[in-house]
Amino acid sequence: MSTGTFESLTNKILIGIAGAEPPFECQGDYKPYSRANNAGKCGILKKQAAFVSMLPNDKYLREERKKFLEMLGKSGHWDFERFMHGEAEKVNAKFLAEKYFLARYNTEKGYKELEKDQARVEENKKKRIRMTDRILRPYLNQYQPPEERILISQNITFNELDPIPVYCDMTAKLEDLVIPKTLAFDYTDCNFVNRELEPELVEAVEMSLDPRNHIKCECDGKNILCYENEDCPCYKMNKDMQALRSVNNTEPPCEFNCGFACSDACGCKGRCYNNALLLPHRFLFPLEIFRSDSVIGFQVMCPVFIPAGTPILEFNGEILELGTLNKLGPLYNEHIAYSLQCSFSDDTDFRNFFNQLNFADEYKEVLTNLYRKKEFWIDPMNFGNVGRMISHSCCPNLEVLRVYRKSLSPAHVSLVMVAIEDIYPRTPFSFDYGPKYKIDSKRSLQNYCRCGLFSCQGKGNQNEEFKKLDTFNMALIIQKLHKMRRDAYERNVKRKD
Ligand SMILES: C[S@@+](CC[C@H](N)C(=O)[O-])C[C@H]1O[C@@H](n2cnc3c(N)ncnc32)[C@H](O)[C@@H]1O
Repeated sequence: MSTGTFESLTNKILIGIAGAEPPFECQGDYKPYSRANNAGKCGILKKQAAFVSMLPNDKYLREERKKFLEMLGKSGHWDFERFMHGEAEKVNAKFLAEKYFLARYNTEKGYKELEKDQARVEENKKKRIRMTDRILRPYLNQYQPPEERILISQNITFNELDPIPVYCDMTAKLEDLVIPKTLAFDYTDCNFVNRELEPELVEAVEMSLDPRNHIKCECDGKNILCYENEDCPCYKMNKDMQALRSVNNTEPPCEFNCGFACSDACGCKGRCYNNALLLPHRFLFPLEIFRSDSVIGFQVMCPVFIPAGTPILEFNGEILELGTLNKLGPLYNEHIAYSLQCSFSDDTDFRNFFNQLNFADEYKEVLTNLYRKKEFWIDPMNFGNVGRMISHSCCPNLEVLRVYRKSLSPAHVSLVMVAIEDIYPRTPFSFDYGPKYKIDSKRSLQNYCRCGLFSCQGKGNQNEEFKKLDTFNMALIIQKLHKMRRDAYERNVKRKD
């Protein structure tokens, strides 16, 4: 592995050579770990793995909640336990039902089917399916780990501000523990671009430093609040970009798709509600990585409640063009299975959008080239963060939001994972890997999916009725599941030991 340094050109966009020191204060044995190759890393993890005894599940969750609320009390007055109720819950269930419905299809066919389905709502209402608590209980989707777990790493991030433990719940004896090589990567909490591999992208980042080519506001974040100020250039840009929405209709529709956030270059320093990265960059949520199924592999969950609409974490890695990924040869499939696309070559709307802005002509030209015939991906395979462990689901609880800061090159994109429903403690995080993944991936998840949720399209879901549900009945099931989870949570929270 090569070593080198990173130059921080703009906040959280690093240009450098893979293998450099991470941009945070790392603790513990980061250096020997990062210098080891894949097999060496697995060896280090295997050596340090040990059984640990946990508190009984309910008690553990109550303790975590208490700690979390105390921590929030110190840093602000957020009301983090706003559950979805009433009309808001109905609207959310309808939105989720449409998403799950579309997850059945690989292509635009889904949209046509959705239109037909919407036309049949009245008819569908007459065909309500029977769903008792007993039928729905297997789909509550809350993982209950054993009280004895193998702790593989106390903190895979090596950053004490963002501690994330890794557990394996599959093995009875330490000698039998296998550390899959997918766990052997270097942790990064920001995206970076390799100057040698992506010179054009680096050129764009350098040009974006010219004041004509970046966007920032002068709001002070106290008397003038960005999200209340119609003239805030960042907020205006955010609204315009949200209006662009989904690209070329192959992705399911989503509330959040594209946006623009305030940053450290602004008067508000990005400490405002027009910054979807505000919470993710505070590493607010106590996350945990666990492995309980050898097929799905590692997954991510949180021991505290997260309300719908919360931006939880950023997906980090190396920004690479598809052509560069193609040059990986036999490793291509592995990398692409972990990577997320952050720019689209067929995005004419986006090209028209930035060409109308007041950027310098040369910069617009560079941007146009970067968004024509090229697509950039964030590849977390060698350098990544906890986002790379999030699994696919046909009923996901996260949505990926594409947020730009400072300027509009593909290197200015952050992929933010936002909760699209209330997420109860120890529910595995998931998002829909999307139609492309289903087609490209070696083991198409269309057949293979093990998310195990009620509308899962995988072979494991034997409930054919649930697989074919219309959106009306799906929405009813979603509401009922939400209520069951909420009731169980409230019972647990109120219980005294
Ligand atoms: C981005 S990785 C997720 C992290 C991975 N689980 C690990 O252990 O490194 C994607 C891979 O996880 C597995 N996976 C994710 N979601 C799955 C699902 N719903 N069913 C089966 N396998 C899944 C598949 O092997 C997939 O190629």
